[in-house]
Amino acid sequence: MAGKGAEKSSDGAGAASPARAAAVALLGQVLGQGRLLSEAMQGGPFAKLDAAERAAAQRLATGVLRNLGRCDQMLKSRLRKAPPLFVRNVLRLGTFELCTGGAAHGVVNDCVSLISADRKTKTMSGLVNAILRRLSEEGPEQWAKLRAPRLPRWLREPLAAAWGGKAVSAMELAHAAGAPLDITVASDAAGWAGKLGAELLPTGSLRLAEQGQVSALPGFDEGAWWVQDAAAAMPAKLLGDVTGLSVLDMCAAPGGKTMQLAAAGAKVTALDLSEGRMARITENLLRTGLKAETVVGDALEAEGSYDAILLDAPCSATGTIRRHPDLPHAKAGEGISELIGLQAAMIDHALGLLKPGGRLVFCTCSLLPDEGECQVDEALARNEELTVLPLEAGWIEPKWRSEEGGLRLRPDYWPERGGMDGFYVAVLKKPE
Ligand SMILES: C[S@@+](CC[C@H](N)C(=O)[O-])C[C@H]1O[C@@H](n2cnc3c(N)ncnc32)[C@H](O)[C@@H]1O
Repeated sequence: MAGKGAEKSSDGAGAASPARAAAVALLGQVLGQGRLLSEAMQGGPFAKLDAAERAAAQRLATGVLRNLGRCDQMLKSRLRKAPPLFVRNVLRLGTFELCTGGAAHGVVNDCVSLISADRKTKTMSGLVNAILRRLSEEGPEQWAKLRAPRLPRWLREPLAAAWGGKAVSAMELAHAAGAPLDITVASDAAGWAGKLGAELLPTGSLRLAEQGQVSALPGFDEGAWWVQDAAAAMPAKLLGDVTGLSVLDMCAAPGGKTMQLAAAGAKVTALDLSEGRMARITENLLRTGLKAETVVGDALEAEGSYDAILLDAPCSATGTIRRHPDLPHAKAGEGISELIGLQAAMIDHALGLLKPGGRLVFCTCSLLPDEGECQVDEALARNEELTVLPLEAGWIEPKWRSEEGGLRLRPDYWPERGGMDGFYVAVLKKPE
């Protein structure tokens, strides 16, 4: 389903469903202008849709991006030369839908309408119609035999150098499978697992079998839980007992870790540079009834003295591709070296704000060692008396442990359970 059905336009040709038209516009922005889906969804035809159409457009655009390699492979042998980006995106959308159970009539008509509505592409409507009609018959069987889409070279190469080609292929399988819905509960994880029919993971997160409308699930309105990937929930747990401690959550928005720390009894200061994202923390705290002081500001200018600090530093976010398949296609690694410099500066500033003997959790949702293991190695080299605290949580699996004492979490771990986000975590101890 792609939102409302097709309507007739004034010239008598069918008008494509608003959701499909918006999905193609989103693809154009990600693949043509290098914008992230989250940015593209702020404006354009997408912003004018109603909630159901927006959900449909987002599902379609995300589906195409998650399967971009498969769509292009299906189309390669059917096109003599590459058509303009708009036509390619309409074909990709049609291919994705036809090969994953979309109703042929509606999909083909809508795609042809999109091409016919544009003066510059009108002449290609016959070609698009012919390709998609053929695909509606032979596509699904061929699609099922295709390998998981490969990551673009800018990311595949450094990941293969770090973790090996076999591991990267396994990550690509995990990216193609998408992510389950994980939640963190403020308390009584076992009770909520029963009420929600969820799996209680060894780390204490809950994993839901069905992905529906999150806000309609029991416990959402009363703020008993919040959405948080199981890997993203590990750093705050690794800070250990924080009851009564002053804890600075240094890059806090939208607040998943702030809420964990507050629920664990810490006196939390949640700091973030972005006023817009900070509003989400305030909203989340209101819903869950948890308490934290919120401060909008630059982490590098933060002042004060804390028992513990959680630094979830801005990073390439390459560990979240399962949920954000636009990321490797919108960007080609731009800005990562600046982020690496910022992460190191943030670690050093955080150490200055820690009381003697205090603990710093450093984490990033990145798969790149430069934003994880190397940061810790370099911080240890810059600060002679700094140590990495041994991690003792019973749920840590041996293969997650990295040489310098941190945890390397990857999307291909827990394949039988549905994977996890890529993350890096280490707990550093400032000398007494
Ligand atoms: C990985 S996200 C944090 C996710 C958050 N810890 C959570 O669990 O919900 C990184 C955050 O760093 C913030 N940020 C980026 N540069 C910053 C800076 N110089 N000072 C403070 N926050 C910054 C961004 O606005 C973003 O919200």
